Amino acid sequence: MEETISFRGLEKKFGEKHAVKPLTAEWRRGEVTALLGPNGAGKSTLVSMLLGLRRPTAGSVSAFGMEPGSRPFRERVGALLQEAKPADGLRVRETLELFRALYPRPLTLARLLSIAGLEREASRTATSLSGGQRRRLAFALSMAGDPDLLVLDEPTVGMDIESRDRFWDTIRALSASGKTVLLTTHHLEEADAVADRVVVIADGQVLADGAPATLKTSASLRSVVFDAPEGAQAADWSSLPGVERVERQGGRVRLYASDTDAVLLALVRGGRGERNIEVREPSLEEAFRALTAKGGEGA
Ligand SMILES: Nc1ncnc2c1ncn2[C@@H]1O[C@H](COP(=O)(O)OP(=O)(O)OP(=O)(O)O)[C@@H](O)[C@H]1O
Repeated sequence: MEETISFRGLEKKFGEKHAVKPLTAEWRRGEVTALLGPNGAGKSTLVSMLLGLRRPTAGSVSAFGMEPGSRPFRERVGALLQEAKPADGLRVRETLELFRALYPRPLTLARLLSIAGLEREASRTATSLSGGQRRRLAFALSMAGDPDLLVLDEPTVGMDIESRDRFWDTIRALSASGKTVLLTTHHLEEADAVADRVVVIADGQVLADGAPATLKTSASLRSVVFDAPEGAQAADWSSLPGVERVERQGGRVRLYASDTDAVLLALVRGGRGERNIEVREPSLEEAFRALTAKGGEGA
């Protein structure tokens, strides 16, 4: 498969501050990657180096074998940055046409209006749009040249649920047609549902890089949840095989364990009368919390 992005020892310092610590990684065609991390982790700095907007302190970036910033690079890469603002005075249609004119094989105006979900707003001035509508317009602008690689910094900020659903549907369709997408987001559930690959970064350092399912099970524990029988105490479960943590909320108890099958068996054999037993996979949010808490300890 064709390699799209390649980072080699990529690093960025602002004075003494290491915004991105040396990073080597590659991305293949069609991958959707969510870059996750707390505020100030280094996500935007990484994205801006990928786009050629910031120069690395050391190391290199290439996309499709080209250095960022050149014209052929820009023809294949679409970008949406956090601070994207519409041009004053232009209508939605004119703004899209202006961007279309920059590319040799742009998407049609109708397609871009549909991506933005702004068909009915085509004649409005872009500055009169709501915050979420502006974000949708900015996303459509990043798609104007029908890019092979899309780099999106917090694309869903300000979007309502319906707009976010539409956005993620578009991302799924793009990936299915072989486009590569790298995006940052704070919506972990959505990232989990759509991304093939999740990269967790904190304090400029990559803490985890892999498929969401792998990351979840390696960073956090499965749990067994049930309704506690009358009069039972946390100590009744903390000594069960493999139980690492017991949490109780009202009548509901949650046991975290590496081997949830063994816990289930022990519950059934124990005969204490636990009801409505469920086994839960860790969520991406739990994995993210576990990873970034560990990263914080190490820092
Ligand atoms: N121009 C700059 N000068 C000095 N420090 C900077 C500059 N830009 C970013 N930084 C610092 O580099 C670190 C990484 O910032 P960055 O904006 O990349 O984080 P982020 O992960 O995108 O955060 P957020 O989720 O808040 O957008 C932060 O400590 C930030 O203060």
